[in-house]
Formats: sequence, structure tokens, C-alpha cells
Amino acid sequence: MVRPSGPLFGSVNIKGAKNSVLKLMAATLLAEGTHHLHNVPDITDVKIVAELLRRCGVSVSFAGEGHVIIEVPPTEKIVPRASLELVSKIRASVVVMGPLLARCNWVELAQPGGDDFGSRPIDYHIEGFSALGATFSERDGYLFGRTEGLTGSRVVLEFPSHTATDNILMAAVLAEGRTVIENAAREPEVIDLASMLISMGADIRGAGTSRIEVQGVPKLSPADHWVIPDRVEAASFLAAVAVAGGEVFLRGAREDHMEMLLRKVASVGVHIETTPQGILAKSEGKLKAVDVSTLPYPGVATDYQPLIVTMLSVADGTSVVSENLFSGRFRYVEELRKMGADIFTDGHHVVIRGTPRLKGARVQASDIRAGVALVVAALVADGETEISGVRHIDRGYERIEERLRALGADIERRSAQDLTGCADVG
Ligand SMILES: CC(=O)N[C@H]1[C@@H](OP(=O)(O)OP(=O)(O)OC[C@H]2O[C@@H](n3ccc(=O)[nH]c3=O)[C@H](O)[C@@H]2O)O[C@H](CO)[C@@H](O)[C@@H]1O
Ligand SMILES: C=C(OP(=O)(O)O)C(=O)O
Repeated sequence: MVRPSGPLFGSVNIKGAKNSVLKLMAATLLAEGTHHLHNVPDITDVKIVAELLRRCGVSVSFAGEGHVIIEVPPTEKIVPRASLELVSKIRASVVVMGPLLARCNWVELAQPGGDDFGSRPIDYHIEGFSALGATFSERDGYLFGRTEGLTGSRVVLEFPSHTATDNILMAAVLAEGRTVIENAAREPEVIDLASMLISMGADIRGAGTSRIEVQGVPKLSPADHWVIPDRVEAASFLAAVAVAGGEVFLRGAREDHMEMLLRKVASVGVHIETTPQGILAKSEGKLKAVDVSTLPYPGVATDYQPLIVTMLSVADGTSVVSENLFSGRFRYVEELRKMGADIFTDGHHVVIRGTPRLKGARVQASDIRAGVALVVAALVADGETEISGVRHIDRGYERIEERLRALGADIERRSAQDLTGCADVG
């Protein structure tokens, strides 16, 4: 439940990146022993990957304050299977494939289906593993991968897929010989994964560029690694300040990870100051229209798109936002319309005619960023907004309502029983 709150003030600690930590947890499978991860956010997706690792025979314990201890057994004690129950909860579970194939020479994974915003195939992952010498078969909705031992090869990605790059990288570090990944994803989270793998003894060059070279090593050692800050979480708080106005310090947020977004947000009318400790965002809540296209990193990420559209819904003028990664990522637009946004979609474009205020409504979060975008919209919506499907937000945001409330937002979490008329309350 959100009511308009006026400007936001204060400081918020940006937590560890969801899209990094899930891969780092999977990467621990590559080395026997005790791994330590720090700055791990307390979010549902982390709990699901922890459960997935446990079912593979790994021990995962949460030691408090973002410290997670992962104990990986010898190869013969690892069970390289990921069940439908877990894979269907979190698509990112596909990233256990690379490490399990590399470590155990086989893997069994429930086929990840579509997602909250459309079809998300894994053909690039499979093509990459096949180039390294794995073979695959399918039965009863499960994928079976086998290899006599992975061998380095040249992998050319048709598109710089983020998790395909992570997955192939993790498979390649223990493969025999040299692997080159061409048209690799360049996201900061790929660099974070490569840094952790290098600290474990992997030989990787070029992470963060389109060409990653890996020289396989026979064995890796356990990791002790700090997760990078979550740039999408930082952008979410930034969007909240942009629409509500105020001055908020995003402690830990890294300007070098979100340069293109910061440029766009500045052109919308938000004043940004960067310091080594984080990013200061100031806004009078008076925003200007701007056109935006989503692209792989270093372009403006698709994960920011619902937040950008929400900001532009209350900006002065008409904007066009083009979504170039996921065709189905506009489901929340209908919910923004219920809140009075003057907005329509045309193929992979959304046209937004800004209005000064929105109005409270009963709306439904369809995915993680859509959910948080509706929370942001509700900060400038007259009356009360009831957002259901909050479980999507909890996938990647730690106690979002408490942290927004600490900045002055009027927001509370109610249980399903407290809310009326909602079929699906997260
Ligand atoms: C856990 C995680 O890190 N999730 C992020 C990751 O998802 P994810 O890694 O799944 O997204 P990809 O970068 O793979 O997807 C990019 C595009 O490639 C297509 N594709 C991808 C793989 C494949 O085998 N075949 C194929 O056709 C996808 O359908 C999509 O159109 O990057 C996305 C794009 O920045 C982000 O929105 C997600 O938050
Ligand atoms: C789409 C996202 O995540 P996932 O790929 O895990 O669904 C996201 O983080 O915005």
C-alpha cells in the first residue's frame, strides 16, 4: 500500500547485485572447499539458488550481515541435477549448467520455460557448451548434458547474452585448452564473475570486452569475494527520488557501472553528483521528456526500462522508449494506465505523454522491475495504490518498503488477508 509522500531525503545502502550473486553462487560449484561470499542481499532469488545448491549436495549457510558460507564437496558427492520445482521458480538457475558440466561431466536440468516477460530461450548456452564438446538430449521436459571432458574452443554468440556468457565462461575455466568467447556480454556482473574466478585460480583475459579468452586450468580453489553493488537497485531508488523529488545518497552505487543511465536521468532533469562512496541524486520532481532505447551493456539496460517509462509518465512532454531485448516487457504499461498514465505501446515502442500527477489504483506487479516501477509511480499518485504480486519485487529487493519508508515514503506491506479483492498478493 503506497500513498503519495512528498520529497524523499536521506541515504540508502545499495545491496549486492542480484544478477551477479546468483552466478557467483553457481561458480562455487567449480571448486571443492569452503567459499565465502560477502555483501549478499537477503532476497528470494538467493534463497532459491541456495536451495538448488543444497540439492546438488552443497552446504549453504547464511552467517548474517550478507556473509554466506558455501561448502562444496568432492566431485563424486555432487549431484548435478536441477529440478523443475526450482528451475521454474528462477530462470537464472540455468547458470548451474556450466559449472556442473565442467565439474561432473554431466548435468540434468529442467527446461527453463518462458518468463514473466516472454520467451527466453537458452539455445546460445547449449550451442556454447556443444562447441566445448558436450552433447544434449531432451526427455520429459528435462535437458541432459554429457561430455567426456570439456575442451576449449571458439564460441561466437549471436547476441551478447548475459547469462550465456557467464555460463560458457564457467564451463571454460576447467576445460582442456583455450576458449575464446566472441561477442561476449560486457556487463559489470560478467566482470565480477570473472574477477572471482581469477581469484580462484582461473586464467581469464578480456572480461568486460566483447572477446573473452580463457585458458583452462585443471583445478580451482575456493573463493572469498565481495559482490558488486546492484546497479538496477540503485536505479530504482534514483527513479523514486526523480519522481517524488528530494535528495538521496545512494551509498555504494557505482557511477562507472551505470554511466549511460545517469546521462539519461540527468537529461530528464535529475541532478547527479558522483563520489567514490556513492551517487547523490537531487530532484525537484519536475522532469522533461526524452527518448530512450534499451541495449546490451554499456547501453541503457532493459532492466531499467519500466523505471524509465514510469519517470517519463510524469515528465513534461512526449517520450518514446524502445525495448530491444525482450518483446514482452511492457505488461506493466496497462497497470500504469490504470493509474492515469497517458501511454500506449506500438510493437516494441512505448509512447508516453507526460502528465503532472498519477492517481492511486489497484494494480498488479507482473515481474520484478514492473513491480518496483509501480511502487515508484505510486509515490506521485493521488490517493492510495494497492500493489499485488509483491513476491516479484522480493525476488531482487531486500525489504524495499522499510528502506523507502526510511527515506520518507508512505508505504507499508500488508498480508494477503488485509487486502481486499486481490487474487494474487505476493
Ligand atoms: C539473472 C540475470 O542476469 N538476468 C539478466 C540477464 O538475463 P539473460 O542473461 O537471461 O538475458 P540475455 O542477455 O541472455 O538475453 C538477451 C536476449 O538474447 C536472447 N537469448 C538469450 C539467450 C539465448 O540462449 N537465446 C536467446 O535468444 C533473449 O531472448 C533476449 O532477447 O540479462 C538480461 C538482459 O540484460 C536482464 O534483463 C536480466 O535481468
Ligand atoms: C529480468 C530480471 O531478472 P531475471 O533474469 O532473473 O528474470 C531482472 O533482474 O530484471
